[in-house]
Amino acid sequence: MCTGIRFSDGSNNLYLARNLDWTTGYGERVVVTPTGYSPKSPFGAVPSIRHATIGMGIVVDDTPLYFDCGNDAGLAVAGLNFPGYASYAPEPVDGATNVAAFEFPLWVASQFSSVDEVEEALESVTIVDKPINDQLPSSLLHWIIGDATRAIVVEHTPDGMHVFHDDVDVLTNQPGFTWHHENLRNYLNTSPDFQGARFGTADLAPFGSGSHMRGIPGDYYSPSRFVRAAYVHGHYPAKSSEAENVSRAFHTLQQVAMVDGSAAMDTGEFEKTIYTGLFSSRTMTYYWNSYDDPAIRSVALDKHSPDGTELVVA
Ligand SMILES: C[C@H](CCC(=O)NCCS(=O)(=O)O)[C@H]1CC[C@H]2[C@@H]3[C@H](O)C[C@@H]4C[C@H](O)CC[C@]4(C)[C@H]3C[C@H](O)[C@]12C
Repeated sequence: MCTGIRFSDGSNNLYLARNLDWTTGYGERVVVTPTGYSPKSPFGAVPSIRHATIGMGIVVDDTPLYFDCGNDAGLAVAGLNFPGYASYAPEPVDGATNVAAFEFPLWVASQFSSVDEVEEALESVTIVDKPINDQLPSSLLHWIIGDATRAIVVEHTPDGMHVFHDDVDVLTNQPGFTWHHENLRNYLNTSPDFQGARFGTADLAPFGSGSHMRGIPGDYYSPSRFVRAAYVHGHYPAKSSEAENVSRAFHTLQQVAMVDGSAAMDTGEFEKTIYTGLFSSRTMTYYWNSYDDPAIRSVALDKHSPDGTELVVA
């Protein structure tokens, strides 16, 4: 499973981070798509690269397939599994902006500079089930898209395109965003408070901090991760420096990270957090760590020829 979060440092900078939870990786690396690169976009939705883009993904046929990425204007996107709900058009639709599912993150990051711009463009978008090749069928995903101001969630289901304002700045997996948002109403009793309670004539104090967090689910199930991420993320105090906000992202996502051996998929294989990735628009840097190497590494966009002509696998 996966979890995504968005936040800002209060100085108009975006932080968008995600856990990628799966049984194995895909050989993903940090990939830079520079403005001089010539995309091969099946229906022409990505005619050129307006905004240099950096993120985690793989390169197939000289095409960047991003799992999550951000751009030089401070806009970022992450794709999370959404099987059972996501559905794409089998063919391109006349008159629509046809975006192949595999290029959706690149379309967002390379073409737009704000959530407002993407939201407006999405009104005429159809996401098409057009895989990059026969070996890599389209993934059934939904996406969180964020800038320094706000986040939206994009879900393309059998009845078409849906865009939701994500006022909790969190996304996990199935079911849909509106279900998760409504489900938060089951946890209105939770808070960071430390007060005791009276039972009969007994005034009882908590054992320590955290007593009012009881009820926040601790498991890895998608609805539970949504609630836990929304709680931790929603109560995190605002931080101003880059170091504090990088720490914030990794600590928050650690709360919903999956540890090997605890949760199997239908194949019997265990899911774990393959990597945690973070895009910071403040420094135009992609930070990440992996299950086997928890030290945080980083790649800065401006160190990798953002105006070059070739994809860079950093
Ligand atoms: C498996 C990843 C999602 C992880 C996740 O959300 N797991 C949830 C588990 S569960 O269902 O809820 O149990 C997704 C996110 C981005 C996906 C990748 C990106 O879409 C880029 C390409 C797209 C190609 O069509 C398929 C390979 C691929 C390289 C995708 C493989 C895989 O589907 C990825 C890596």
